[in-house]
Order: sequence, then structure tokens, then C-alpha cells
Amino acid sequence: MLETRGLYAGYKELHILFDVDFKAERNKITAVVGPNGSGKSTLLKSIFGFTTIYDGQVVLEDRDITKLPPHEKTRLGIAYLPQTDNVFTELTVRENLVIAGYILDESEYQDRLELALSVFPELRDKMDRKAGMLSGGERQFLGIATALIRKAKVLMLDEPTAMLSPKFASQIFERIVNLRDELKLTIVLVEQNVIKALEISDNAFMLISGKVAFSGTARELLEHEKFERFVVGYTL
Ligand SMILES: Nc1ncnc2c1ncn2[C@@H]1O[C@H](COP(=O)(O)OP(=O)(O)OP(=O)(O)O)[C@@H](O)[C@H]1O
Repeated sequence: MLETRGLYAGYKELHILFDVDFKAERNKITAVVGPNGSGKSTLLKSIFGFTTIYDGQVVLEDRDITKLPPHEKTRLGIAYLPQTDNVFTELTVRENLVIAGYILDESEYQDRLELALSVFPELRDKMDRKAGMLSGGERQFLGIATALIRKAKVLMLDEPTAMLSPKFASQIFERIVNLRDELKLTIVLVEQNVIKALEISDNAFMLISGKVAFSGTARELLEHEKFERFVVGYTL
């Protein structure tokens, strides 16, 4: 389980998150929803080590990892895929995958590559294409594939369907479900597409102005009597 306990974080003197208790259970999809600017991305960045943490803890399987730098968190199996810039656009698909596996020996790399390509078979015939020439959806596939090569156990996805057509967005949602069910990954999903995200998620957190306004199951949030107001007006 990945958790934050009483987390206060932000950017230097700009405080964004206040007393956030967050939990991503193993082998579950946890949605993080909330209005623009409520701190969803900041939560992911704080877990990964890209913000200033004023107080509180980031905990992975009961180990305090608050102060570990991002590369150490990667080694522990946490992957953070930002909304953009999650692949090297000037490099080919193959080169992106090779770089992700640079610490693996050849046979381990081949095994991980096969696994990643079995989840995202559409990358197979695009191996020599520059990542920058892929469609937005394919680029997301590649980003997640590189995380699989790095042996990620926890995937933190920041708006993976942003700017995608509805067709590609539903493909991404389907693959996220596969990653949970077939590879048993733990997934944290920040999404603007709230209803779709909640439909595939097990648990949900809503942030408003940097504070947890709701935590429970995704179904509880979807069926909440104030859900319309949550989503439309984001008021409690
Ligand atoms: N690198 C940064 N430096 C300073 N302030 C930042 C930085 N990144 C984000 N912020 C500020 O932190 C606040 C929360 O932003 P954040 O991106 O976490 O919100 P969000 O809920 O993910 O929003 P959105 O849904 O629009 O992506 C915003 O006021 C934003 O301007």
C-alpha cells in the first residue's frame, strides 16, 4: 500500500496540500478527482519527490519514503507518468524502451520488453518510429510500457486521457483495467474525465483546495447524493 499521512506540501513558500491522508491499496485503481488547481498533480508529484514537503509522510508498505529522491522511488517500483513529457520524443520507440531497461541484463530486458509489448501490441510495428511521431494515445501506451520495463508496481498516471479522442480514451481506460487485473499493479489515476475514471476505479479521493473532501469507494462517490454538485460545482 502507498500512503500519505498528514501531508503538507507545495512549491517553496506556496502551500498547496493540507493534511492529506491518501491511500492507494495494492492491486486496486484509486481515482484522484477534483477541480482544476485543487492539487491533484501536486499530490502525485509530492509522492514522487518533486515538491517541497513541509510536514507529514509518504509511506510505501509501512516504510517511510518521504525523503527518498525520485530515482530511489523508481527503484522501489513507483512510476510517475506526468501528463506530457513522459517519453523522449526525439528518440524512437525502441530507444525509449531500451533506455527504460538500462539497468537490466539482456535476458531480463527481453522478458520485460515482451511483457510490455503484450500489453501494448500496437507498439510492435512502430519500434523504429520517433516517439514524437506517435499519436497522443500511442505515446501514453509507450509511457506506460517504459514503466513496465522499469518493473513498476505502482503506476501514478496524471490525466492519461487528456487531449485524446473518446475512442482512444476508452482504450486507455481498458488497458488500465488490464494492468490491474492481469499484472496486478496498483494504480493511482488523476482524471478530468471523472465519471469514466470512477467507473473503472475501486477507490476514490476528491481534493478541494488542497484538502481531502471525500474518500471512500468509487461507487460511493458515484452514488453520492451530492455527486452532481461535486462534479459540476465541486462544493460539499
Ligand atoms: N511547479 C509549480 N510551481 C508553483 N506552483 C505550482 C506548480 N505546479 C502547480 N502549481 C500550483 O499549484 C496549484 C495546484 O496545481 P495542481 O497542478 O496540483 O492542480 P490540479 O488539481 O492537478 O489541476 P488540473 O486539474 O488543472 O491539472 C495551482 O494553483 C498551481 O498553479
